[in-house]
Amino acid sequence: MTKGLTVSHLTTGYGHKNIITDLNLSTLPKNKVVALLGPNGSGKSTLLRALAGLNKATGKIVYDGLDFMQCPFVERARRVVYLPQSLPAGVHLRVLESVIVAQRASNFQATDENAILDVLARLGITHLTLSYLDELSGGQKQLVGLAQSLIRKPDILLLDEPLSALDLNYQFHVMDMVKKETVQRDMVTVIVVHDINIALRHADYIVMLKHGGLIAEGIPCEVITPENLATVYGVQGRIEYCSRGYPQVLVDGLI
Ligand SMILES: Nc1ncnc2c1ncn2[C@@H]1O[C@H](COP(=O)(O)OP(=O)(O)OP(=O)(O)O)[C@@H](O)[C@H]1O
Repeated sequence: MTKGLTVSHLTTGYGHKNIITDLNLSTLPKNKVVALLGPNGSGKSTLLRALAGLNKATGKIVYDGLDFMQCPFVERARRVVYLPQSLPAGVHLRVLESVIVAQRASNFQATDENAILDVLARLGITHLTLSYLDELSGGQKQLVGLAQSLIRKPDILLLDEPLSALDLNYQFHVMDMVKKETVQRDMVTVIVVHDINIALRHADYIVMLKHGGLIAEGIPCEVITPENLATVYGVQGRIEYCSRGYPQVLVDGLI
């Protein structure tokens, strides 16, 4: 039995329009953070939504021998959490209430306030516990969305641009936390990011898409190459190592 999430011959889209056709990925491993990269409109959100069962799809999505295409939606929803790019607007709930709702919705768990306060503390947002969702900044909402996702204790965590509104400190903090949670909970985590250097620094594995097709997958230094940057983003980039030994992408310009 494969240890992780396997995607084969996946076709998905909207209405009659296919965005992704016959996509095959190697097994996305447990305990690892997978960064999903690609230009705007390349199908990253569409892929995450298909993995979560929110878009119609054909093909096979198998997790530890369980075929998601065949299993009841409730079972799949219990195992897979998808955090969209933004939370629904106009929800007048306190942060604590919204995380309680997420916790109770998952597996019909009883409210465990200590676990909720713990996740808020680990995300550094204890001070927002009693704030209203619709009065938060964009970055604060993203952190609450993460709290709602983590409290559900999924097997597969799908995060769609969770860093886009976060400051530098929180970007690092969240990536460190997501990595720790991924290992501790033995999860498969797939995270969409646009910042190549974040992916290079924090991801264990990278999947790179363009026009709904797979360009490359593998460990970061094998996927983030000048050739792939040129193919996927149309930029002239190079990988340099900083004085502390971390690889970084420098972009010299457009091709
Ligand atoms: N609800 C929808 N109905 C029809 N087409 C859609 C819908 N959502 C997305 N698309 C189309 O699917 C394609 C892929 O969009 P998707 O949102 O998956 O891209 P993405 O890689 O996540 O982009 P971004 O980085 O800009 O968020 C785009 O051409 C987009 O126009």
